[in-house]
Amino acid sequence: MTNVTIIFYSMGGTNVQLAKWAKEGAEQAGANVRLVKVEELAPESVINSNEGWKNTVESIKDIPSATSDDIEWADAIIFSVPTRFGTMPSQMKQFIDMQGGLWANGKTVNKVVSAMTSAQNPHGGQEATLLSLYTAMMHWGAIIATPGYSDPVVFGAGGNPYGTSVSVDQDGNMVEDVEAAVKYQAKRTVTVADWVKQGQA
Ligand SMILES: Cc1cc2nc3c(=O)[nH]c(=O)nc-3n(C[C@H](O)[C@H](O)[C@H](O)COP(=O)(O)O)c2cc1C
Repeated sequence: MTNVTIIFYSMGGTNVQLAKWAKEGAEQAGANVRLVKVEELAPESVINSNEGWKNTVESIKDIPSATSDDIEWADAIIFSVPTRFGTMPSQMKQFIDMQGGLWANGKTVNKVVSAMTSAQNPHGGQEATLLSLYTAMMHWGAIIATPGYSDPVVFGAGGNPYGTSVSVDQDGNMVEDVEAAVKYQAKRTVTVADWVKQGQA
């Protein structure tokens, strides 16, 4: 079976939901899935100053924190992060930066990777955020599997070929209906990872 790690960061819950949909999609495609979060770096006082952020932390307390083993174990990795000024959040960057040991031992090479994101605005930096993740992945020697326009479901979710993205309203609710696109992206990632595994075998 193909091993998939779904790794997310979220303060408001949007990327928790995207990650959970991706888990469903990957499992439907027959993968073994680990759903993990990256560690919070913001001070507790900041998190506690916002009810929504506090609720998110509480709601994901039982989801394990990502470790290097989750990367080494995976044939495919799906990332989900909010846009932070047009780039990935420092929490995810910190996790990626902690994988230097794996990278130095060639353990990040040939991982099939794909990414999703959310932002407040429909043009708030989604593509740039995904590119920031994919730039790091090129250094890992990973194989980037984007949805492109490989299925009509992508158009229905706003048409982002870099990876599924969604905007959120003032209350933090998703504006576009992206569930089917997320599940499609996860299935496609598993399919590409299957091909790579079979090719290597
Ligand atoms: C520090 C910070 C920077 C942000 N930068 C942007 C931005 O550049 N563009 C944008 O549209 N939204 C921006 N947002 C809004 C978040 O991207 C949005 O709330 C997020 O996608 C929600 O994801 P989450 O619920 O998983 O935390 C920013 C939010 C924060 C806290």
